Amino acid sequence: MEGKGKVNGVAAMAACYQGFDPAAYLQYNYTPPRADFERKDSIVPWKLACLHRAFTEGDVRGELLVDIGSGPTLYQVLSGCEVFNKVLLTDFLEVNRQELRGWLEDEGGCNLDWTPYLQHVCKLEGRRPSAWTEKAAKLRQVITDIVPVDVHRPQPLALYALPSEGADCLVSCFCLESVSPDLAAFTRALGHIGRLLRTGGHLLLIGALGESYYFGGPGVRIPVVPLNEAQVCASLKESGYTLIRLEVYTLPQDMRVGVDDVSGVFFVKAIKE
Ligand SMILES: C[S@@+](CC[C@H](N)C(=O)[O-])C[C@H]1O[C@@H](n2cnc3c(N)ncnc32)[C@H](O)[C@@H]1O
Ligand SMILES: O=[N+]([O-])c1ccc2c(c1)CN[C@@H](CO)C2
Repeated sequence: MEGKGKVNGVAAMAACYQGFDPAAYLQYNYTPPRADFERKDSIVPWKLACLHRAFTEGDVRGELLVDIGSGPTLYQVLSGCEVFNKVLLTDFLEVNRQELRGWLEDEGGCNLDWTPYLQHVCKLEGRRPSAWTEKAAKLRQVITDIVPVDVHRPQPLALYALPSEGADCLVSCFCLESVSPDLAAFTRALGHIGRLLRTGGHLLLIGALGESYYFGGPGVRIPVVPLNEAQVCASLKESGYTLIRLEVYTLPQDMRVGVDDVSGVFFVKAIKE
Protein backbone atom coordinates (compact mmCIF):
# COMPACT_ATOMS: atom_id res chain seq x y z
CA MET A 1 0.00 0.00 0.00
CA GLU A 2 2.81 2.40 0.90
CA GLY A 3 4.38 1.86 -2.53
CA LYS A 4 1.05 2.53 -4.28
CA GLY A 5 0.49 5.61 -2.13
CA LYS A 6 3.93 6.81 -3.11
CA VAL A 7 3.21 6.61 -6.84
CA ASN A 8 -0.24 8.23 -6.55
CA GLY A 9 1.09 11.02 -4.31
CA VAL A 10 3.91 11.90 -6.70
CA ALA A 11 1.67 11.63 -9.76
CA ALA A 12 -0.91 13.87 -8.06
CA MET A 13 1.78 16.48 -7.38
CA ALA A 14 2.88 16.40 -11.01
CA ALA A 15 -0.75 16.96 -12.04
CA CYS A 16 -0.98 20.02 -9.75
CA TYR A 17 1.98 21.56 -11.55
CA GLN A 18 0.35 21.43 -14.97
CA GLY A 19 -1.33 24.75 -14.21
CA PHE A 20 1.79 26.47 -12.87
CA ASP A 21 2.04 30.03 -14.22
CA PRO A 22 5.57 31.45 -14.14
CA ALA A 23 4.48 35.09 -14.62
CA ALA A 24 1.95 34.88 -11.78
CA TYR A 25 4.40 33.05 -9.51
CA LEU A 26 7.01 35.75 -10.08
CA GLN A 27 4.42 38.46 -9.41
CA TYR A 28 3.31 36.78 -6.15
CA ASN A 29 6.75 36.19 -4.66
CA TYR A 30 9.39 38.30 -6.40
CA THR A 31 7.90 41.79 -6.41
CA PRO A 32 7.28 44.05 -3.34
CA PRO A 33 6.62 43.55 -0.49
CA ARG A 34 8.37 40.15 -0.57
CA ALA A 35 11.09 41.54 -2.82
CA ASP A 36 11.57 45.08 -1.54
CA PHE A 37 15.26 46.02 -1.51
CA GLU A 38 14.55 49.14 0.56
CA ARG A 39 13.13 47.09 3.46
CA LYS A 40 15.44 45.41 5.95
CA ASP A 41 12.75 42.84 6.79
CA SER A 42 11.80 41.84 3.24
CA ILE A 43 12.17 38.13 2.45
CA VAL A 44 14.16 38.26 -0.78
CA PRO A 45 16.99 40.48 0.58
CA TRP A 46 17.26 38.05 3.51
CA LYS A 47 17.59 35.10 1.10
CA LEU A 48 20.18 36.94 -1.01
CA ALA A 49 22.20 37.78 2.12
CA CYS A 50 22.19 34.10 3.23
CA LEU A 51 23.32 32.95 -0.22
CA HIS A 52 25.99 35.67 -0.53
CA ARG A 53 27.50 34.73 2.83
CA ALA A 54 27.36 31.00 2.08
CA PHE A 55 29.11 31.33 -1.28
CA THR A 56 31.79 33.79 -0.12
CA GLU A 57 32.97 32.54 3.29
CA GLY A 58 35.72 30.47 1.68
CA ASP A 59 34.72 26.80 2.04
CA VAL A 60 32.53 26.51 -1.08
CA ARG A 61 34.57 25.91 -4.24
CA GLY A 62 34.75 23.83 -7.41
CA GLU A 63 33.70 23.75 -11.01
CA LEU A 64 29.98 22.98 -11.21
CA LEU A 65 27.01 24.43 -9.33
CA VAL A 66 23.60 22.82 -9.95
CA ASP A 67 20.32 24.53 -9.03
CA ILE A 68 17.56 21.97 -8.40
CA GLY A 69 14.03 23.10 -9.26
CA SER A 70 15.05 26.55 -10.49
CA GLY A 71 11.53 27.46 -11.51
CA PRO A 72 11.37 30.80 -13.36
CA THR A 73 13.87 32.46 -11.00
CA LEU A 74 17.57 33.34 -11.10
CA TYR A 75 18.19 34.94 -7.69
CA GLN A 76 19.48 31.66 -6.29
CA VAL A 77 22.64 31.72 -8.46
CA LEU A 78 23.52 35.43 -8.46
CA SER A 79 26.26 34.92 -5.87
CA GLY A 80 27.26 31.41 -6.96
CA CYS A 81 27.95 32.54 -10.54
CA GLU A 82 31.04 34.40 -9.25
CA VAL A 83 32.43 31.25 -7.61
CA PHE A 84 31.69 28.51 -10.17
CA ASN A 85 32.68 28.30 -13.85
CA LYS A 86 29.63 26.22 -14.68
CA VAL A 87 26.06 26.65 -13.50
CA LEU A 88 23.36 24.16 -14.46
CA LEU A 89 19.74 25.28 -14.06
CA THR A 90 17.01 22.65 -13.85
CA ASP A 91 13.24 22.45 -13.67
CA PHE A 92 10.39 19.96 -14.01
CA LEU A 93 8.32 22.18 -16.30
CA GLU A 94 9.10 23.33 -19.82
CA VAL A 95 7.30 26.65 -19.15
CA ASN A 96 9.89 27.42 -16.46
CA ARG A 97 12.86 26.27 -18.54
CA GLN A 98 11.50 28.50 -21.34
CA GLU A 99 11.22 31.47 -18.94
CA LEU A 100 14.87 31.03 -17.96
CA ARG A 101 15.98 30.68 -21.60
CA GLY A 102 14.13 33.92 -22.29
CA TRP A 103 16.39 35.75 -19.85
CA LEU A 104 19.48 33.92 -21.06
CA GLU A 105 18.86 34.95 -24.66
CA ASP A 106 18.38 38.55 -23.53
CA GLU A 107 15.71 39.31 -26.09
CA GLY A 108 13.22 40.70 -23.57
CA GLY A 109 11.38 37.39 -23.35
CA CYS A 110 11.04 37.11 -19.57
CA ASN A 111 8.40 38.10 -17.03
CA LEU A 112 10.55 39.80 -14.41
CA ASP A 113 13.24 42.49 -14.56
CA TRP A 114 16.16 40.99 -12.62
CA THR A 115 18.13 44.24 -12.64
CA PRO A 116 17.31 45.23 -9.01
CA TYR A 117 18.41 41.74 -7.91
CA LEU A 118 21.69 41.99 -9.82
CA GLN A 119 22.30 45.47 -8.41
CA HIS A 120 21.54 44.32 -4.84
CA VAL A 121 23.95 41.38 -5.03
CA CYS A 122 26.63 43.67 -6.51
CA LYS A 123 26.19 45.89 -3.44
CA LEU A 124 26.56 42.85 -1.15
CA GLU A 125 29.82 42.12 -3.00
CA GLY A 126 31.09 45.64 -2.39
CA ARG A 127 30.79 46.54 -6.06
CA ARG A 128 29.05 49.61 -7.44
CA PRO A 129 25.44 48.82 -8.42
CA SER A 130 26.22 49.75 -12.06
CA ALA A 131 28.36 46.59 -12.19
CA TRP A 132 25.07 44.71 -12.58
CA THR A 133 25.65 44.55 -16.33
CA GLU A 134 28.94 42.72 -15.73
CA LYS A 135 27.21 40.33 -13.35
CA ALA A 136 24.47 39.67 -15.92
CA ALA A 137 27.13 38.94 -18.54
CA LYS A 138 28.97 36.66 -16.10
CA LEU A 139 25.79 34.74 -15.34
CA ARG A 140 24.96 34.33 -19.04
CA GLN A 141 28.53 33.11 -19.57
CA VAL A 142 28.55 30.45 -16.81
CA ILE A 143 25.05 28.98 -17.29
CA THR A 144 25.89 25.90 -19.36
CA ASP A 145 22.37 24.46 -19.75
CA ILE A 146 18.76 24.43 -18.55
CA VAL A 147 17.59 20.83 -18.22
CA PRO A 148 14.66 18.74 -16.96
CA VAL A 149 14.72 17.41 -13.39
CA ASP A 150 12.51 15.18 -11.24
CA VAL A 151 13.58 14.90 -7.60
CA HIS A 152 11.35 11.85 -7.07
CA ARG A 153 13.55 9.79 -9.37
CA PRO A 154 16.58 8.13 -7.80
CA GLN A 155 18.46 9.75 -10.71
CA PRO A 156 16.82 13.23 -10.84
CA LEU A 157 18.82 14.33 -13.90
CA ALA A 158 19.62 12.63 -17.19
CA LEU A 159 23.00 10.94 -16.91
CA TYR A 160 24.47 13.14 -19.69
CA ALA A 161 23.73 16.26 -17.61
CA LEU A 162 26.46 15.70 -15.01
CA PRO A 163 30.16 14.78 -15.06
CA SER A 164 30.86 11.41 -13.42
CA GLU A 165 32.28 13.02 -10.27
CA GLY A 166 29.01 14.90 -9.74
CA ALA A 167 28.34 18.51 -8.84
CA ASP A 168 30.58 20.44 -6.46
CA CYS A 169 27.66 22.36 -5.00
CA LEU A 170 23.85 22.11 -5.08
CA VAL A 171 21.43 24.92 -4.43
CA SER A 172 17.70 24.28 -4.18
CA CYS A 173 15.03 26.76 -3.13
CA PHE A 174 11.38 26.08 -2.24
CA CYS A 175 11.43 22.91 -4.30
CA LEU A 176 11.46 19.69 -2.26
CA GLU A 177 8.68 20.56 0.19
CA SER A 178 6.61 22.09 -2.61
CA VAL A 179 6.70 19.00 -4.83
CA SER A 180 6.48 16.18 -2.27
CA PRO A 181 3.20 14.63 -1.09
CA ASP A 182 4.52 13.96 2.44
CA LEU A 183 7.57 14.14 4.72
CA ALA A 184 8.82 10.70 3.70
CA ALA A 185 8.83 11.76 0.02
CA PHE A 186 10.59 15.01 0.98
CA THR A 187 13.32 13.04 2.75
CA ARG A 188 13.66 10.58 -0.14
CA ALA A 189 13.98 13.48 -2.60
CA LEU A 190 16.71 14.98 -0.42
CA GLY A 191 18.56 11.69 -0.73
CA HIS A 192 18.03 11.58 -4.50
CA ILE A 193 19.55 15.02 -5.10
CA GLY A 194 22.38 14.13 -2.70
CA ARG A 195 23.48 11.50 -5.21
CA LEU A 196 24.18 14.31 -7.70
CA LEU A 197 26.65 15.90 -5.26
CA ARG A 198 30.25 14.79 -4.79
CA THR A 199 31.38 13.76 -1.30
CA GLY A 200 32.48 16.90 0.51
CA GLY A 201 30.29 19.03 -1.74
CA HIS A 202 27.93 21.62 -0.26
CA LEU A 203 24.14 21.80 -0.26
CA LEU A 204 22.49 25.22 0.10
CA LEU A 205 18.80 24.65 0.76
CA ILE A 206 16.12 27.32 1.16
CA GLY A 207 12.58 26.31 1.97
CA ALA A 208 9.23 27.04 3.55
CA LEU A 209 8.40 26.38 7.19
CA GLY A 210 4.84 25.64 8.27
CA GLU A 211 3.45 25.96 4.77
CA SER A 212 0.58 23.69 3.68
CA TYR A 213 -0.25 25.24 0.28
CA TYR A 214 0.68 27.97 -2.15
CA PHE A 215 -0.79 29.37 -5.36
CA GLY A 216 1.31 28.60 -8.44
CA GLY A 217 -1.02 30.76 -10.49
CA PRO A 218 -4.58 32.12 -10.33
CA GLY A 219 -6.63 29.30 -8.80
CA VAL A 220 -3.65 26.88 -8.98
CA ARG A 221 -3.50 25.70 -5.37
CA ILE A 222 -0.51 23.45 -4.76
CA PRO A 223 -0.18 21.40 -1.54
CA VAL A 224 3.07 21.70 0.42
CA VAL A 225 4.57 19.51 3.13
CA PRO A 226 4.43 21.64 6.31
CA LEU A 227 7.94 21.45 7.81
CA ASN A 228 9.44 22.58 11.08
CA GLU A 229 13.14 23.09 11.80
CA ALA A 230 13.51 19.77 13.62
CA GLN A 231 12.10 17.86 10.63
CA VAL A 232 14.45 19.67 8.23
CA CYS A 233 17.45 18.79 10.43
CA ALA A 234 16.32 15.17 10.84
CA SER A 235 15.80 14.75 7.07
CA LEU A 236 19.25 16.19 6.33
CA LYS A 237 20.87 13.80 8.81
CA GLU A 238 18.92 10.85 7.45
CA SER A 239 20.00 11.72 3.89
CA GLY A 240 23.74 11.81 4.63
CA TYR A 241 24.39 15.52 5.15
CA THR A 242 26.17 17.25 8.02
CA LEU A 243 24.55 20.54 8.95
CA ILE A 244 26.90 23.55 8.99
CA ARG A 245 24.33 26.31 9.58
CA LEU A 246 20.56 26.75 9.80
CA GLU A 247 19.04 30.24 9.71
CA VAL A 248 15.34 31.04 10.03
CA TYR A 249 13.32 34.04 8.86
CA THR A 250 9.87 34.56 10.40
CA LEU A 251 7.39 36.38 8.17
CA PRO A 252 6.11 39.71 9.47
CA GLN A 253 2.34 40.10 9.03
CA ASP A 254 2.63 42.29 5.91
CA MET A 255 4.68 39.65 4.09
CA ARG A 256 1.64 37.37 4.28
CA VAL A 257 -0.01 38.41 1.03
CA GLY A 258 -2.55 35.64 0.48
CA VAL A 259 -0.57 33.54 -2.01
CA ASP A 260 0.35 30.86 0.55
CA ASP A 261 0.26 30.15 4.28
CA VAL A 262 4.04 30.07 4.81
CA SER A 263 5.05 31.16 8.30
CA GLY A 264 8.83 31.07 8.00
CA VAL A 265 11.73 30.44 5.66
CA PHE A 266 14.76 28.29 6.46
CA PHE A 267 18.26 28.54 5.04
CA VAL A 268 20.52 25.50 5.37
CA LYS A 269 24.20 25.16 4.55
CA ALA A 270 25.24 21.53 4.76
CA ILE A 271 28.01 19.26 3.52
CA LYS A 272 27.62 15.80 2.00
CA GLU A 273 29.64 13.21 3.89
C1 LIG B 1 7.89 26.77 -5.48
S1 LIG B 1 8.72 26.57 -7.01
C2 LIG B 1 10.41 27.09 -6.61
C3 LIG B 1 11.00 27.90 -7.69
C4 LIG B 1 12.32 28.61 -7.35
N1 LIG B 1 13.39 27.65 -7.03
C5 LIG B 1 12.18 29.62 -6.21
O1 LIG B 1 13.07 29.66 -5.38
O2 LIG B 1 11.19 30.36 -6.21
C6 LIG B 1 8.87 24.81 -7.12
C7 LIG B 1 9.49 24.34 -8.42
O3 LIG B 1 9.61 22.92 -8.40
C8 LIG B 1 9.35 22.43 -9.72
N2 LIG B 1 8.96 21.01 -9.63
C9 LIG B 1 7.72 20.49 -9.64
N3 LIG B 1 7.77 19.16 -9.55
C10 LIG B 1 9.10 18.81 -9.47
C11 LIG B 1 9.80 17.59 -9.37
N4 LIG B 1 9.17 16.41 -9.30
N5 LIG B 1 11.16 17.63 -9.32
C12 LIG B 1 11.81 18.82 -9.38
N6 LIG B 1 11.20 20.02 -9.48
C13 LIG B 1 9.85 20.00 -9.52
C14 LIG B 1 8.27 23.32 -10.25
O4 LIG B 1 8.22 23.29 -11.66
C15 LIG B 1 8.67 24.69 -9.67
O5 LIG B 1 9.49 25.39 -10.57
O1 LIG C 1 8.77 35.15 0.10
N1 LIG C 1 9.46 34.56 -0.73
O2 LIG C 1 10.56 34.97 -1.17
C1 LIG C 1 8.98 33.32 -1.23
C2 LIG C 1 9.46 32.85 -2.44
C3 LIG C 1 8.98 31.65 -2.94
C4 LIG C 1 8.03 30.93 -2.24
C5 LIG C 1 7.54 31.39 -1.00
C6 LIG C 1 8.02 32.61 -0.50
C7 LIG C 1 6.56 30.60 -0.22
N2 LIG C 1 5.91 29.60 -1.02
C8 LIG C 1 6.86 28.81 -1.80
C9 LIG C 1 6.19 27.64 -2.48
O3 LIG C 1 6.06 26.64 -1.55
C10 LIG C 1 7.52 29.66 -2.83
